Amino acid sequence: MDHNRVIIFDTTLRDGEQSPGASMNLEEKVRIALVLEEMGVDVIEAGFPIASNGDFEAVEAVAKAVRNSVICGLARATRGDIERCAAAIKPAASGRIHTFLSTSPLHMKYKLQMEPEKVLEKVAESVAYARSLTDDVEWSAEDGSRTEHDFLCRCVEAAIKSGARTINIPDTVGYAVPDEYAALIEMLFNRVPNIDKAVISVHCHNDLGLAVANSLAAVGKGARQIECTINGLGERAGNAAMEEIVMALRTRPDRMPFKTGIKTENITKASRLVSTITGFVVQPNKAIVGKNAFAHESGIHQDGVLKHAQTYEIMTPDSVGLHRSHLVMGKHSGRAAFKAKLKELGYDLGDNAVEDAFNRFKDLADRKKDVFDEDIVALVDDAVVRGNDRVKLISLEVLCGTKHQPPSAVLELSVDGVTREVRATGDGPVDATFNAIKALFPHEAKLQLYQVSAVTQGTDAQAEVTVRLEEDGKSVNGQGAETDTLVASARAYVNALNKLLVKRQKTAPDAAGP
Ligand SMILES: CC(=O)SCCNC(=O)CCNC(=O)[C@H](O)C(C)(C)COP(=O)(O)OP(=O)(O)OC[C@H]1O[C@@H](n2cnc3c(N)ncnc32)[C@H](O)[C@@H]1OP(=O)(O)O
Ligand SMILES: CC(C)C(=O)C(=O)O
Ligand SMILES: [Mg+2]
Repeated sequence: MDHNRVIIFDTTLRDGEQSPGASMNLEEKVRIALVLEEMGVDVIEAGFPIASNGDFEAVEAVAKAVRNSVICGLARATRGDIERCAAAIKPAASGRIHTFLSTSPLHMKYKLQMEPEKVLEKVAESVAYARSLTDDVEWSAEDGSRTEHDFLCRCVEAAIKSGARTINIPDTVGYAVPDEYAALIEMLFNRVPNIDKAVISVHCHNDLGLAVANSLAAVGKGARQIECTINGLGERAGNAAMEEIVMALRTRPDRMPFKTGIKTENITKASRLVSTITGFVVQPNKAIVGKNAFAHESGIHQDGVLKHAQTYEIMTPDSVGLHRSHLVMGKHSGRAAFKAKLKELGYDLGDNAVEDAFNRFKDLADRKKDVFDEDIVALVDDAVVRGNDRVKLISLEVLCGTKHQPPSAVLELSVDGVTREVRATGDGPVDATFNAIKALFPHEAKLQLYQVSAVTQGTDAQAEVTVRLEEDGKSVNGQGAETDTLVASARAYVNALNKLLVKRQKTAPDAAGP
């Protein structure tokens, strides 16, 4: 491989999913994995197979669906974890076992309660066992950035000797700063005798906002794999954001002459999909994928951009797949323009789905003056997340305001094809709506999050609602988008309920009823 090629290892489906509340179901993981494959991600870490049957099945399903990226699963340094991981990645065209063990004094003493020599022994043993099950093995020194150098060198040497092809040095708690982290990588290249037999990887967390800077600094010293996530999703403050790493490398080859295989034009689509599925809204000023990343509001900037875009734009919106479209959509648009628009936005839908989306688009255009690209994305994503739902929203009427106290909702739901109606009251219109859903479909799940954001500007903008429900320690996110915030709220709640039913079906097949 080209010496300057950097391997992109995406862990949105594993470390990204460790963000509290970002759990994804099997279908959602497969959808994201296919988009990652399409964008040219080299390695997709699809999950932690020992964690649950659901995680095992999701890794296995991703391994079956994806052909052009390596599919990786995580495993602790135990035979059980490694065997489960090997079984989950078995259907992959190329599979990888990623096994890890903490090496810092703090983690070894308090978390693992193991002496360093025992840890070293386990590193060699676990990597060798993983290698007996597959050729492609990655070993991570958890909390590597806080590990004593001599000990880290011994562990890395032992892991390579036992057959690891990739050695990852995580900054697990986001403690490192760029020059220190770069020096750590350089130190390993200088001191570990067999280092040339492995690819050195970095995995940085963003607790101090330095994950991307640390990753790039390490690449400057010889690391050739970066572990990252879409939108920087991940444990606590998240992981290094893939879109920032890839665009930094693409935009500044003069300072960082390294290449990735990422088709950057797919970045916006991947970011929106991950945001829709997890319910984690991207902050407007987020680099590369925030709503404002390419927006110019102030007069002097607008003047400059109109005269010559590069005055204030260091990347083109097109380069990240953000198109300034020539197709303006409205109530007079027909199917041909709509299909062309869907294609432009990166959707490849079957005829029935296109017809369904077109009808919803026409409905929306009747209610909303300007239909923006973001509206169409929200509308299509909204239809896709509904899939084969058992519970469907048929109608909703809400009475609220100063003259209608307490607010009340009349709601019609279809459950397994049977439609029923109920009236319920609540502290507010949303509460009344959710109470009506609970009356028709009784359940114990607790509402953990209710979040509304506007898809575009204006009072006629579509509301995008996320509802998170929790039951028996498991949480699911539901989404809904509509110009009517209450209808969007009901759709989001019903969507979350449907996901909960799928989850229940998997854990206790006989108990999936209301
Ligand atoms: C830095 C990271 O991101 S690491 C990945 C973190 N991700 C996750 O933890 C998500 C999935 N995790 C899970 O579902 C569960 O924690 C499981 C299934 C892995 C384990 O569950 P449990 O058996 O109940 O163990 P629990 O979570 O309470 O504790 C973890 C155990 O693993 C041990 N452990 C932690 N890391 C490792 C490792 N790399 N190798 C071997 N053992 C390890 C801990 O010392 C602890 O052991 P102990 O129970 O003997 O004290
Ligand atoms: C499991 C490892 C790679 C990890 O996620 C970390 O150390 O942050
Ligand atoms: Mg991590």
